Amino acid sequence: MSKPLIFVTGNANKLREVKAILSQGAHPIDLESQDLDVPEIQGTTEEVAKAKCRAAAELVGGPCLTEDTALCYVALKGLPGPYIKHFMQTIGHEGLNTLLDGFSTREAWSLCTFAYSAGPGTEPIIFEGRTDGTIVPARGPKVFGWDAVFQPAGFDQTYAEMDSVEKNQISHRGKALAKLREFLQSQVTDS
Ligand SMILES: O=c1[nH]c(=O)c2ncn([C@@H]3O[C@H](COP(=O)(O)OP(=O)(O)OP(=O)(O)O)[C@@H](O)[C@H]3O)c2[nH]1
Ligand SMILES: [Mg+2]
Repeated sequence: MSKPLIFVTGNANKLREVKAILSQGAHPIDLESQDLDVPEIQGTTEEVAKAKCRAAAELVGGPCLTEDTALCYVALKGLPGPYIKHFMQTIGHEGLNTLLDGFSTREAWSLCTFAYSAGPGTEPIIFEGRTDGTIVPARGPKVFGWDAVFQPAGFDQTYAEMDSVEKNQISHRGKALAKLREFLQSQVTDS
C-alpha cells in the first residue's frame, strides 16, 4: 500500500497497539492516525438519545422526534441502559435474569427518553420518564422487548401481563409522553 492507512482514533494506547501489530509480518501496514470527531453511540442515556435525534434531524431535514428506551439495573449502576436492545437480542429474557445472579439486588428502572429537534443543527430537547421495578423470570406475552421480565414496583404483574392502558398509566414512556405532550402543545399557536 503506497499511502498510509488512516486510523481514526483519539486513543494513543489503541494506536500504539494497533501500529505494533500491523507493522509485523510480510506486508507491514503503514498507519497514520487522525483524531476526528465521528459519531460513536456510547455514553449516558441522554447522550445516546441526543445523538440519535441529531442524526435523525439531519436525515429528515427538519423538525423531528426520536425516542430511546433504556433498562437500567441498580446492581450494574444503570447498565445495560441504552444498550438493552443488543443485550435483549443476544441473551434474551433468561439472560437478562441470570445476569443478576450473585448480586444482592434485582431492582431496575425503565427509562424512556424522547428527544425533539427543531431541525438540523439545533440542540435536541429531552423529555424523560422513569419507572422503578424488579427483574423477574418472564411472565406474560413476549411480544414487546423485555416487558415480560420487568415488574413495576407496587404491582404484582409484569408490564407484559398488564393491559396497555394500565401500562401506559405507570410506564416510563407514559411519564415521558406527559412531559412531551405539554411541550408540544405549548408550541402550538392559534395563528
Ligand atoms: O419491554 C419493553 N417495554 C418497553 O416499553 C420498551 N420500549 C422499548 N423496548 C425495547 O428496548 C429496546 C430499546 O431500544 P431503542 O430505544 O433503540 O428502540 P428500537 O431500536 O427498537 O427503536 P428505534 O430506535 O427505531 O426508535 C428495544 O429492544 C425495544 O424493543 C421495550 N421493551
Ligand atoms: Mg434503536
